[in-house]
Amino acid sequence: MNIILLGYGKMGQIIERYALKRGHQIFLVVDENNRPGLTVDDIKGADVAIDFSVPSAALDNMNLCLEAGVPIVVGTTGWYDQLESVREKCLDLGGTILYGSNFSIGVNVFFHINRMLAQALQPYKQYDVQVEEIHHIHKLDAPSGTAITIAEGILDHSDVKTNWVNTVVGEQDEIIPKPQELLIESHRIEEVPGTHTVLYSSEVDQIEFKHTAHSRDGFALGAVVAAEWLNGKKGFYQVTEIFDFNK
Ligand SMILES: NC(=O)C1=CN([C@@H]2O[C@H](COP(=O)(O)OP(=O)(O)OC[C@H]3O[C@@H](n4cnc5c(N)ncnc54)[C@H](OP(=O)(O)O)[C@@H]3O)[C@@H](O)[C@H]2O)C=CC1
Ligand SMILES: O=C(O)C1=N[C@H](C(=O)O)C[C@H](O)C1
Repeated sequence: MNIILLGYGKMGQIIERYALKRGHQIFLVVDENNRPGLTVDDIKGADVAIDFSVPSAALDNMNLCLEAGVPIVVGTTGWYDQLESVREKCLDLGGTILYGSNFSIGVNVFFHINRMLAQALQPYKQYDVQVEEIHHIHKLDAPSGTAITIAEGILDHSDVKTNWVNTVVGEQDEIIPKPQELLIESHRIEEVPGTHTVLYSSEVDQIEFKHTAHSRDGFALGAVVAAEWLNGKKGFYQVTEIFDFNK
């Protein structure tokens, strides 16, 4: 496939490596410098775009791809408050978007088991639940998109928690969540690629469920595999739809 890389930072560069390794070509690389003035004509003819840019750019990038009729895989996080309007626009225009807060196989298995765990513990109100995420200090958004997906999986199976709240440790006053609020605690530490933990605590014990990324390679390979999966499809998809264990 001919691939456009929207964003050529930490992720874009690793995605390029995996794309070439899997026999694809890079059609165009776009970063902050050459994004202004980029037109539909510049991107027409590519088979797919892969966006790992910045939250403030993701919406414009998706709109440009929809206009050009280029399918787009969106790994960028921090724009999910606009999800419904993006979905509507994509379906109205007959375009193709696949998005995901995390493209690694490990985290997608984690998402699946997180939902099972929440369902299993739903009757046992003695357990309070909390989500923790640790990322590098360059990350622009908090909480992480992955932590939001985890929180949504828990909220879907809780009679107690109604919404999530976020605190970035060290950056603001500590939040004491209300009983109905699911706390997502964010930590920003040096060069950590991404660690997510779900904690269920009762007076007598604690259950910890944790995923640690050792590098960004799993995210990058997953993004290329998602682009391959999207080839020839129309519609609005989530990365979770790629995995058989979710069917
Ligand atoms: N879904 C997943 O599995 C994962 C998602 N992510 C998400 O991906 C995103 C990128 O992460 P990461 O690579 O670490 O970030 P980086 O900051 O390393 O890279 C961001 C890139 O985006 C470029 N950029 C800035 N503005 C624009 C624009 N308007 N159009 C296109 N590109 C632009 C930057 O250009 P310049 O360098 O010129 O400023 C840079 O090349 C984040 O939102 C992160 O949360 C990260 C890992 C996994
Ligand atoms: O910004 C990052 O680095 C990451 N972002 C994604 C997120 O917000 O969940 C995925 C991964 O954890 C790395």
